[in-house]
Amino acid sequence: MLAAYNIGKKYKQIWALEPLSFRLERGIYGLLGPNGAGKSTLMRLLAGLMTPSTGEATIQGVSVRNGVHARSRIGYVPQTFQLYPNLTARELLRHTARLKGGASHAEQEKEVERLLCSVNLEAKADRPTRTYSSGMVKRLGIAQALVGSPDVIIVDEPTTGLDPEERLRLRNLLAEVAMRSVILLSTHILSDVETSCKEAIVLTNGKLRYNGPLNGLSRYAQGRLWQWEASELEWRSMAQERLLAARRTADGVLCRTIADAPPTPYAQLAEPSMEEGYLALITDREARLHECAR
Ligand SMILES: Nc1ncnc2c1ncn2[C@@H]1O[C@H](COP(=O)(O)OP(=O)(O)OP(=O)(O)O)[C@@H](O)[C@H]1O
Repeated sequence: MLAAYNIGKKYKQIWALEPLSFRLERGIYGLLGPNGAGKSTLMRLLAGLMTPSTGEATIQGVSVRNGVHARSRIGYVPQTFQLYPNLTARELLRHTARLKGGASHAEQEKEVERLLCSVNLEAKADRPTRTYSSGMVKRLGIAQALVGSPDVIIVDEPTTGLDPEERLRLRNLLAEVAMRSVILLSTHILSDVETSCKEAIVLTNGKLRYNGPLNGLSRYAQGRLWQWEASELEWRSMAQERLLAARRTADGVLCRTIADAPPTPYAQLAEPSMEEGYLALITDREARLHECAR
């Protein structure tokens, strides 16, 4: 449904995103990577908001750069969503529905009311958006992206600014939308990916490092994830930044780290989590580059 063919972007002579290809069918996908990995660049390319230096992206075979036709099939929520401060949420959604077109006035009105309700903004729908909290702005951005039931929805940092109840509401809403659309969520919060996505795309340094099932990530730390119980004194003398986890126990501190050899004589290999696999992948060196699951 959403396909990238050798798509890439460079500024001057430097690749912000090296050419990459993939194909995504209906469902929710996590887009992961450290700062500067190329996530925003990829999202903007897929949303048709940026001209690629090479390759192209298509939705149902139509280029995302192909004007109104392709753009009405994409909903994009950037990290910071710009609003017209004097418009209300209802007015903004009506305006978006009119721009996207393709439905009668009555259908547009019905959709606006349904979306306001879905993101829990109906009670504040007639207040100017300048009076909204950051979480409300985020929810309005998501509602706006869903207008017209696009085939592809791309959301940058979906849960930033949302309280736990609103996170849950959003998760349920996206799960429902994913029955008919491709949803790409870029986030640094791995638990969001774990709870919502079945697959992940990982970028580092502008390169595609992984594209596959979430549970496939743990293998990057397999055989290299060590766990041991340190005394509090030992723990204090360790290089803390190398520890993935440290949890206090009755006798000391339970430590976990990734290393090719045991960090202490009494460390034992442990079963890595998805998050530990992800950390192993993004901190690995060139040897593991391009090791994609598909
Ligand atoms: N306009 C630009 N000119 C030059 N380089 C750019 C430009 N925009 C982005 N880059 C570079 O492209 C690379 C990828 O940036 P991008 O914003 O896509 O990363 P990101 O993964 O979204 O990062 P973050 O998690 O911090 O938002 C970075 O090295 C960045 O410095």
